[in-house]
Amino acid sequence: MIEAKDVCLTYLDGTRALEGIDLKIEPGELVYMTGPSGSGKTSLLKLLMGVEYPTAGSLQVLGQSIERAQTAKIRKMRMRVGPVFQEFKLIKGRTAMENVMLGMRFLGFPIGQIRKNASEALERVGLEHKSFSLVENLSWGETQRVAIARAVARKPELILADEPTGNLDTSNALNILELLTSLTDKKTAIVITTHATHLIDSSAEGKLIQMEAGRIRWERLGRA
Ligand SMILES: Nc1ncnc2c1ncn2[C@@H]1O[C@H](COP(=O)(O)OP(=O)(O)OP(=O)(O)O)[C@@H](O)[C@H]1O
Repeated sequence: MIEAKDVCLTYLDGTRALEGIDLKIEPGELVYMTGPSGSGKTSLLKLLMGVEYPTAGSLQVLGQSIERAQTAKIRKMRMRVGPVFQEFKLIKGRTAMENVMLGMRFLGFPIGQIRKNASEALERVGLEHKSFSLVENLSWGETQRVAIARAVARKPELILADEPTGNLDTSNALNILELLTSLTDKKTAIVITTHATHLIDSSAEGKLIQMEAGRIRWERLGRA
């Protein structure tokens, strides 16, 4: 599902964000990525989303090689990925339903499927009663659930979530992690970045990846 071999990412200004990343993620795997601020977690997610390209090494995501020459194919691959962004990136002045639908519309899903999947997703995160509320009128936790509904509505094979538990207290953060893992089928892989390592111990099976200065420092399975 994901295979990175000796992947590096150097930004245009010369910042070496990632170096020597070797990583394999199988269908259905739950992977938590943690590490200090600036250690490269978001940069790695951006590569997996195909919005940045490795500057060295090779990266395959859902059978697609992530490289600049493959931009058109990478756009298609993104239809199979559900991203949950830091700050959620919801569009103000639009309802929860419109926000969930827009993500799929942008990717070119058929219109009939968009409305059906969007209402299902809002129901699954417990927000059907807020479907027609403007997103700026929702609470923080509700906003977070809209962002998750937007990611799962397309029934992705891979979910990439950047700090979905940021700013939440422990019990709400755990709810979000459980929601994310419960909404997907067994074949969907989930990669979640978080600073909250204490949550991982109390929530997860899955794999934990520790990043440091652009490298994977260690990985371990389960609660070991
Ligand atoms: N577009 C960019 N151009 C140049 N440098 C960047 C860019 N995006 C990130 N960086 C740099 O790359 C390094 C890794 O950043 P990244 O955002 O991946 O870290 P992070 O582990 O996700 O941090 P945080 O936990 O604070 O979100 C940092 O030094 C950062 O300043």
